[in-house]
Amino acid sequence: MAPPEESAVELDGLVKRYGAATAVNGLSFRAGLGAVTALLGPNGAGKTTTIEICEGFRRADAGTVRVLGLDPHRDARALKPRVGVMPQSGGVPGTARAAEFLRLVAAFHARPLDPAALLARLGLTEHARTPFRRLSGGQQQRLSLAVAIVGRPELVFLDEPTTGLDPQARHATWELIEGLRAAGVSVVLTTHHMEEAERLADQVVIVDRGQVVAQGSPAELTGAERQLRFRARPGLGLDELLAALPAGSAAKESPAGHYLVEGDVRPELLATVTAWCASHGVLTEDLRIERRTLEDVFLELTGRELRS
Ligand SMILES: Nc1ncnc2c1ncn2[C@@H]1O[C@H](COP(=O)(O)OP(=O)(O)OP(=O)(O)O)[C@@H](O)[C@H]1O
Repeated sequence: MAPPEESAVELDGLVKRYGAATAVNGLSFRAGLGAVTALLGPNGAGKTTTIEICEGFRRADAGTVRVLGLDPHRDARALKPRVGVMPQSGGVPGTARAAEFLRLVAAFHARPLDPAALLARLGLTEHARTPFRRLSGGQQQRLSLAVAIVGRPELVFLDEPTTGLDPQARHATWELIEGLRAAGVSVVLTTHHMEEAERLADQVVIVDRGQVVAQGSPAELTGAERQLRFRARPGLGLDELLAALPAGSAAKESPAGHYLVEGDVRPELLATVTAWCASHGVLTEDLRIERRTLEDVFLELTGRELRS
């Protein structure tokens, strides 16, 4: 009897080299069943390579991969009807017409979604007869997403599903992914948008230079702490401000004119900062208290910005 499946995907010590370059360097994580797992990292972090290994498109040089408890290479035939794939490059033949191709893919599955309804949901009805290569980049992406999910897979891999989409299409895609999750589908996606990971993911795996630098739910990663941000004229004497703040607080200016105060953000701390500013004739702009973001977490862990 097959062992029970506990994870949608389980990677352990994954390594992939392209010549002398190591794209994936000992990467391990587990994507839960029925959950949305986001691989978040900057360009070149190794996200696509990792997902392509899970999809069975590439072979790892070392490490183990289990997808729905199976081996993506050895068990490729068994996995095919159970797994949907949205590659970064589209994966649809250039001459294929949108609706025709989607119906064709649907016909290979036992219980497909209604292709016309799916096209409508993704705003592609008026392009139903357009060949793939004539669709805009965003339309191609949406069609690829439709192709990935039309067969009602148990697990879908989405490689940068919203990159290049306008805000409306991005929201439609997010809603669709939320719908998949609500239907119990496991989703593994890659993204370099932290808002996307924060909004969609149950579990975020932050990847940098082929390694996992942190993982957890967005709330676990960003913590409960709040921080205070404001803008003011550059070059404020932060040492002096720090001296007025409770022990354990931190204050920095980055970039010039943008200030961040971290610590136990209570009303007293806010009052101290504003009083200090007032006594120095500093008018703060855009003063706000917010939670740390995944962007902050990434910066803290790697010393670099995610957006770069
Ligand atoms: N086929 C290939 N041959 C050689 N090097 C490759 C190949 N594919 C990827 N790489 C390199 O491996 C590293 C990881 O690339 P990968 O595409 O997996 O990263 P990524 O995190 O998905 O980035 P992006 O967000 O830009 O797609 C990069 O340095 C990339 O240049």
